[in-house]
Amino acid sequence: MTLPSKVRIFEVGARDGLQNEKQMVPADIKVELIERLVDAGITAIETGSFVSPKWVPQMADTTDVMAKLSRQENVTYAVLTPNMKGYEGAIAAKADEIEIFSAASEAFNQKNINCTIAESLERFEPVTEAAKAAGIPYRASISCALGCPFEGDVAVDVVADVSKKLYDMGAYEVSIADTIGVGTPIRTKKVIEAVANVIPLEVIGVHFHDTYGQALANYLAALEMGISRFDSSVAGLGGCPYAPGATGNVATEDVVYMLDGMGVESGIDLKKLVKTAWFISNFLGRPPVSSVARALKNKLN
Ligand SMILES: CC(C)(COP(=O)([O-])OP(=O)([O-])OC[C@H]1O[C@@H](n2cnc3c(N)ncnc32)[C@H](O)[C@@H]1OP(=O)([O-])[O-])[C@@H](O)C(=O)NCCC(=O)NCCSC(=O)C[C@@](C)(O)CC(=O)[O-]
Repeated sequence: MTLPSKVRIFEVGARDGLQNEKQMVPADIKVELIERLVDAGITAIETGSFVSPKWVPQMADTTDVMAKLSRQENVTYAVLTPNMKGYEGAIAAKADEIEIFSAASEAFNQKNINCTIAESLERFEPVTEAAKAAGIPYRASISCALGCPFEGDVAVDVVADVSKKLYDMGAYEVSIADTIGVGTPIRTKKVIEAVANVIPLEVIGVHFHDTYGQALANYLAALEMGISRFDSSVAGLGGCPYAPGATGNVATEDVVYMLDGMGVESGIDLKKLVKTAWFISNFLGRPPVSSVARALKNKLN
């Protein structure tokens, strides 16, 4: 088996990670979190989202966060945008990249962005046209690709169909999201196989929540298939406010530890990353869910 020699980690802690936190996290803490992550070697990072502040109040300060960041040249600062209004916010904040998102479940899409899958794709047409004209790269995410909190099992054909449509709209990456962390390795491989039948394997990314403790095993399954685009969240923060019961994303430090052990390059300094996991966890007043962050806590100097 030949594994990819390198993986691109797309860090989602400051967006997916914090969007579900009940206590408001001040912009300065978000900025420090992002800057520490960049210092640890993260080169692609979601800094927030331009969504309705009524739907996700925690992300209402994304403009402020973007303005306060000391940006590094080699780093992509990305934001999530659900529609043209979000796109305009992203452009005003000088985001390097945007993310459009739909789902493989009608029920979830309604709860999350208040429209059908087809309507969401229509909404993204002007967004992608404007991004193309402005030279802003965009990636796409498909929620509930391995299961839905409302509909249960999701057919792999639906995931493949939505993936193809998003890819045809010009997304440079299509990220398969296990929003509620129900996937297992064989199922993960089946979904990736179905998607890889309709779009190139190189553009497929994975975004797995760890609700059932399967995320790392599923990343390994994806890696074994040649996938080299991983989303993860420092300290295992995260969860979607519109996916009941879902817990955080797989912790970036757990992924990096696994990759280091397998000789797969991520470019990330594990010790700095673990210090960052403790920084945000201390602010939130609870330990990181990451086993690696807890194991290394007293071995950081
Ligand atoms: C999409 C909408 C806005 C539709 O919401 P809607 O109510 O249907 O929108 P609308 O167009 O009818 O507008 C209603 C109000 O929202 C405002 N509005 C409209 N758009 C925006 C915007 N972009 N930014 C700020 N405000 C906005 C608009 O101006 C108006 O304001 P009002 O006149 O009432 O004062 C809403 O459903 C929404 O914001 N949903 C976001 C939900 C969200 O952020 N979910 C979490 C992120 S997705 C996720 O976590 C999954 C992922 C990607 O990580 C992968 C995975 O794990 O599955």
